Amino acid sequence: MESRMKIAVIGAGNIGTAMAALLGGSGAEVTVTARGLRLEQIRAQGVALCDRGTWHRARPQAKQALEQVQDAVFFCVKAQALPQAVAENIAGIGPDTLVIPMVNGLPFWFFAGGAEVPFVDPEAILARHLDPQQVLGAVLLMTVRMEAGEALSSNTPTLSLGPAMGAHDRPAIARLARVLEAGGILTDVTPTIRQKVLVKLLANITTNPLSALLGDHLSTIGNSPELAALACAVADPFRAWAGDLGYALPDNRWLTDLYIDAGDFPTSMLQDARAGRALELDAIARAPMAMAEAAGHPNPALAAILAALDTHCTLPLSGSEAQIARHSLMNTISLERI
Ligand SMILES: NC(=O)C1=CN([C@@H]2O[C@H](COP(=O)(O)OP(=O)(O)OC[C@H]3O[C@@H](n4cnc5c(N)ncnc54)[C@H](OP(=O)(O)O)[C@@H]3O)[C@@H](O)[C@H]2O)C=CC1
Ligand SMILES: CC(C)(CO)C(=O)C(=O)O
Repeated sequence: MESRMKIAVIGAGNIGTAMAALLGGSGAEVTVTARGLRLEQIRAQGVALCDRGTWHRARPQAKQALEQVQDAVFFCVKAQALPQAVAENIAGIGPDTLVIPMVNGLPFWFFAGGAEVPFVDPEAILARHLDPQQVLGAVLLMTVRMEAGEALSSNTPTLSLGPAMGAHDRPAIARLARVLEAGGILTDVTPTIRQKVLVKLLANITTNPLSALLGDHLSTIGNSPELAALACAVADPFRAWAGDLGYALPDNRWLTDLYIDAGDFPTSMLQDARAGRALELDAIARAPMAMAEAAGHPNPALAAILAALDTHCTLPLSGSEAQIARHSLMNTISLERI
């Protein structure tokens, strides 16, 4: 009989809590790592996810850091926390462990064996510790937020997985996909994970920084002609760069429909801005912007949004400050089009 798969989830925020709660029903042996009060809370109460009225509850092992080698480790932290999280949990990563960074943004492994992605692995911790053959890229379509230590989601979790390097149809990857499916996570293993990463990044780069600055939710951005124009002005050079790399990304009509379909949802970056937490700007904005600019596709609209984010201590802006920032951004894109 096959032994139970050992799966770890690093970080018990929105995504980590949702993953751990779902994996509780998968038959795997699940370990979650967390810190401080959150660790105590999980030890006392377990983890819980409410998906449109249906509760998933689990009592995984809870630790501050992994002590035993795992079959698969999901890193559910913000991109800027990934190198440290990998270093702290290196005891859980053996040569055959599948490592799945569940982070938004341009991932460190994107050009595995080729160009280096700037900003995302500044001390080369990921490059030193992880073999690209064991890294699975991941794109998770799920909107999750936390309330009183419990995760709340409003759509069926859908996960695409694909190796950073090497064959996608390996037995260990297929086995992991089966376990995820058993937990209720719709999972596809794809040879085109880079295309999917860039499509997700198109949504994030165009909305996350803008929402963190102005406080707008996704459907508001889609329904406002001005905000949608700003988002599309960010999309255009990013899409042109992706095109140069050989990836065709969906058009602006598709993109604005996506914002509207996502509904009244605050992006994860807006949630961070409201909570006064660090923003995931390096992976989501600065890295792709720098690489696109170096390839001849500067992004003045995104540069203006980032400059505005840098100049304000309290985010998101509100009232007259938000109005002024919005007008100034609109001027940037109309000047650009003259
Ligand atoms: N929320 C969403 O709907 C979506 C989010 N994403 C992406 O998923 C990723 C995770 O996002 P999300 O779950 O929202 O982020 P959160 O900020 O909610 O959760 C991250 C968690 O990781 C913990 N953490 C950080 N470093 C460590 C560490 N070394 N050891 C243990 N725990 C650690 C943090 O703990 P502490 O509080 O102690 O710092 C925090 O609880 C991001 O890249 C995000 O962009 C993707 C799709 C949708
Ligand atoms: C939901 C979505 C796609 C918004 O851009 C997201 O990934 C986020 O909030 O970070």
